[in-house]
Amino acid sequence: MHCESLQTDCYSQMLPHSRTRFSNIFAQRSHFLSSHLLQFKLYFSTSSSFKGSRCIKDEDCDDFLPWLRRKSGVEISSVLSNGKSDFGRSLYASKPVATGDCILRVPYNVQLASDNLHPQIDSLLIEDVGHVSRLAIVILLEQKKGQDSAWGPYVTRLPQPWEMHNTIFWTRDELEMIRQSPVYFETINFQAQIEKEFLSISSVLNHFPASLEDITLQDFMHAYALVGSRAWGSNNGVSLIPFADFLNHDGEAEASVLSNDDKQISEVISDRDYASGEQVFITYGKFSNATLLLDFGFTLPSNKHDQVQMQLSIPLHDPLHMMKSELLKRHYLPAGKDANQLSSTWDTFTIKEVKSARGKGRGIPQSLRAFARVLCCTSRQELHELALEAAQHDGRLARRPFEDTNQEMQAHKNLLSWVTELIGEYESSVKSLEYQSSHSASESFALRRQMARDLLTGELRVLKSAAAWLDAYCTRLLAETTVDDEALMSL
Ligand SMILES: C[S@@+](CC[C@H](N)C(=O)[O-])C[C@H]1O[C@@H](n2cnc3c(N)ncnc32)[C@H](O)[C@@H]1O
Repeated sequence: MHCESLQTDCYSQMLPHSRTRFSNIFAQRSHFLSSHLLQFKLYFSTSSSFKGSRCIKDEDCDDFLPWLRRKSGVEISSVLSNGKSDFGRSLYASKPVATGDCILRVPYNVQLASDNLHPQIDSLLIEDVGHVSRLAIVILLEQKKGQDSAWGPYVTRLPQPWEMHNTIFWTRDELEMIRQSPVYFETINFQAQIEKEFLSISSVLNHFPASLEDITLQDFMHAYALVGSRAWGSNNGVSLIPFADFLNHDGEAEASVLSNDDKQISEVISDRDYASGEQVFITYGKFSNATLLLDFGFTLPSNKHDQVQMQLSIPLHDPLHMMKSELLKRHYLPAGKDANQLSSTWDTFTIKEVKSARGKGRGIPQSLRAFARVLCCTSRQELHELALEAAQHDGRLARRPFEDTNQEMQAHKNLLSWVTELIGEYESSVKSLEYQSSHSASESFALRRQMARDLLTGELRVLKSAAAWLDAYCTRLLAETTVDDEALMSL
């Protein structure tokens, strides 16, 4: 199958959209630019780690593609087949694929969206019940219908609860392994969010005793996680795209799926050649292991999108505590959104990996350095001057280095010591994972422990890169002061 060239008016990504209202660290992440041409951006793998990855034929799914073809009335794919791999169900190239080939095409009429919800149920749900919950109810209803479901071949192929490793399914002991990471509290908040959504829908479900009455919180949580780990955003909310949602993720991938509102189809275009038998991957977005673990239940061994959330506070014994916190709050600007949509508050900062200790330090947010500068002030006068400087420039506080090099160095040394302290905590958490007995561990526990290790070591790597940059910055400042002192002495 060949695609005509498609414009790229707008795009989105796999939709980890669920943790929103109750989340204090992550915020809503999916959004669409309005356009007649809706483009979902999915990427094909080019990374060496995934290249050549093979999967075996999934005999359980032999009837899946013919069923979807009959249901849609069109060819879905002539080059991909259902397979099984270490990552669960997968798709592989059943024939050689060339760059630019359109390898699958799924019409909207065979996609499951929240507007597939029975109008009677839909009308009873309060507005607060979001698209994810509505689509979760659609899945539950279809699963309840069993043989009578028009979506049976699809809903019965979705992963079972015990095959899913999103942290909301982890036991208390398992969660303890990641207590050091913000993912720990995020998981607890997320569980509370789902429970709250379940409470608000269960009174409605009780109106339909024949089909929905006995749905438990666990059932709902499972369906909710299914939507969260395999739906894409659309103009209509969220949609499950059967067949396309058997594609697994590779963070290095670079190709896209376009969904065309005019033609009412979603399609996937290969950006590389595939040999017959190779597993085809896409990327769900530029997600950190924190996001992958929470929303998708897996991690990547080395994830370049990892980041760390750092929360700082002004010491209560600081005589300027009130003035500093008021100043910081007043000048706080929310951070721009990224794929992980970590929301920052005035005292919360997201650090990304700093590529070069000698470079510009991209990855250490300016707002964090500003916080350190404010904390370093020792008089009201200094704080007034910072506020004045902000008013005279772009309104942002303490974004310029202090004129006094020693003060600038002190601010960054403080920052370095906080990061170093955090590194110590992460290192002991990683070490304690080694003491978790592997002999008696179930397969699932061993897998989750590996995911905990990927998460913590990724965040640790980011912190170490930040420490190296801060250290190099302080050394540079020290060299400057030494040169200045020597120049003074020679006068
Ligand atoms: C959209 S589905 C892909 C199809 C899925 N493997 C299945 O069995 O239906 C997303 C899920 O696939 C799994 N997955 C995708 N990419 C993965 C990867 N690189 N490593 C491990 N698991 C992966 C995760 O369980 C994730 O929640």
